[in-house]
Amino acid sequence: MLISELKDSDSIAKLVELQQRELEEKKQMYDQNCQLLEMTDKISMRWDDMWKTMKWEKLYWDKRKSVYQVTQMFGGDDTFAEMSKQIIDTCYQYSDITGIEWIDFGLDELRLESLIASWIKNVFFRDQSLKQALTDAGILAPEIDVGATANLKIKGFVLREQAADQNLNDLKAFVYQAKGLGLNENGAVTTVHADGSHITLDLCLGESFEGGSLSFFSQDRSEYDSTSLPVFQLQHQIGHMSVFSGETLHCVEPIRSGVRINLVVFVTFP
Ligand SMILES: O=C(O)CCC(=O)C(=O)O
Ligand SMILES: [Fe+2]
Repeated sequence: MLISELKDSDSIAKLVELQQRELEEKKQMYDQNCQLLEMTDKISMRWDDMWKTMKWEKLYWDKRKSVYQVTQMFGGDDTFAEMSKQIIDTCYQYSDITGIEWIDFGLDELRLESLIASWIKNVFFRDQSLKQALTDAGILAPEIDVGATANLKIKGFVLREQAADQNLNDLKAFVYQAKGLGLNENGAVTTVHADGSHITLDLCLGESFEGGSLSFFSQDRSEYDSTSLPVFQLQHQIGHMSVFSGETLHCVEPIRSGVRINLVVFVTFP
């Protein structure tokens, strides 16, 4: 049936229902096809390697507004390439099957939530001293019980940003939207915001791009105004992860060329 043939709101409602049902069926097809179990097994065997090689670099520290960068997370071997490829392939596969343009897919709809959660628990919050260091560094608020990792909650998405000339006006796929998060007309997160998580991990997976650096601000939300300047800008590199407290104001500068794919995870303790 063509939209032009629809005469009343009943027919429109029916069409919408049909489209939704079709999308649900496609999502079920994705669930049946997805190779995530295999991937989970493969990657889980590398937790030890990853844990040993992570390097932390302090970029900015101001009470609760701290920013770290983690480099060499994956030991310089093929683990990162393999992990990022699996995540990127998963997103393209989800997009192919459902017909939804990939701008940002939620980890929940991709069925990636438990893999990423176990990665965070097994690599990131594995050691009590690291958790304490995160508290001392101001990334985690002192009242947070860092021992409670069994119940930590994660939300997140895999974000695919392109340069403005590639027509990404339509945000069809935005599933998870952090409070106060701003998206410009190109689908880029450019408005200054704080994530409201306890800690945010932002891992650059690919592909190749210019621009798209992360700008961080030292102000509290109430102190920030349009004249506030960033305390520093981080040019994200593939394979590096920025880690910051959910209190830290930040924004993403527009992508000038290419495609930037990032895994953004908001971690919240109970
Ligand atoms: O694009 C990014 O790297 C970060 C996006 C962001 O700040 C957010 O999703 O909260
Ligand atoms: Fe953010």
